[in-house]
Amino acid sequence: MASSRKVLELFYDVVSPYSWLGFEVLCRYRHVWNIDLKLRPAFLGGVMQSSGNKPPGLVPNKFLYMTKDLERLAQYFKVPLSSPSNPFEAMFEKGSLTAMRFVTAVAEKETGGDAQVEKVSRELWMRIWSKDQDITQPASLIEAGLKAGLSASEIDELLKLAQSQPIKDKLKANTQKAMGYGAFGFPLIVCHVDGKPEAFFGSDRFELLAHCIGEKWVGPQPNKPSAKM
Ligand SMILES: N[C@@H](CCC(=O)N[C@@H](CS)C(=O)NCC(=O)O)C(=O)O
Repeated sequence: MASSRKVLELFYDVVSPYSWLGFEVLCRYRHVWNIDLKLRPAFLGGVMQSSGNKPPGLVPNKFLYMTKDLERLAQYFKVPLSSPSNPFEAMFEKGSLTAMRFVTAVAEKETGGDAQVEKVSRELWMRIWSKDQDITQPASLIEAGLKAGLSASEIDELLKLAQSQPIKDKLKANTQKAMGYGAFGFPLIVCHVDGKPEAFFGSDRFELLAHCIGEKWVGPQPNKPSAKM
């Protein structure tokens, strides 16, 4: 019954590989758990700045650990994650502001669900965190949009919309919303339980999250529970 569904908000940025893992898991579980998943594209750079946090990859040993961690997680989660050849350039020099404005524009245009936001986000992650491809240039966004099934004219309109003030403001508002839930990094998953928000940081809290919403965690591939480790 729609009314008994628990609302889960996923705040994410495609610059964040851990967000990709959380995103794929929740997209799989949205058909398994009694949840209403809301995708909330936001800007990790803004969260870092507002919270006074620093990207963990800036500590050399953490960076080495995360590179190894992500390799193992890619296997476990069955997500084709592979670090870009120059992660510093991809994450900190080029960043994701343009890409996240584009995703925000897709979200604003889409009515009756978020299938397009899901597909476009995935295609952008495929570019930056799987194929070592750019996500900052218009041509890159066009390619991602086409792969996600949008038409050339829709993409053209979205690219223009992405540069508009209302879309810039909307991305800021989503980022501020995450800050309101205490964000210091992504992914941030906010579960609304009995009218109260419960915020979880990371893609490694699903067992606890499931417990909090009264659902069962059966591993990262709920339709193939035998594949869990
Ligand atoms: N342990 C978390 C790590 C998530 C994580 O490191 N997220 C990065 C972005 S990719 C972040 O925002 N980190 C902030 C922090 O660690 O303080 C997981 O497994 O998902």
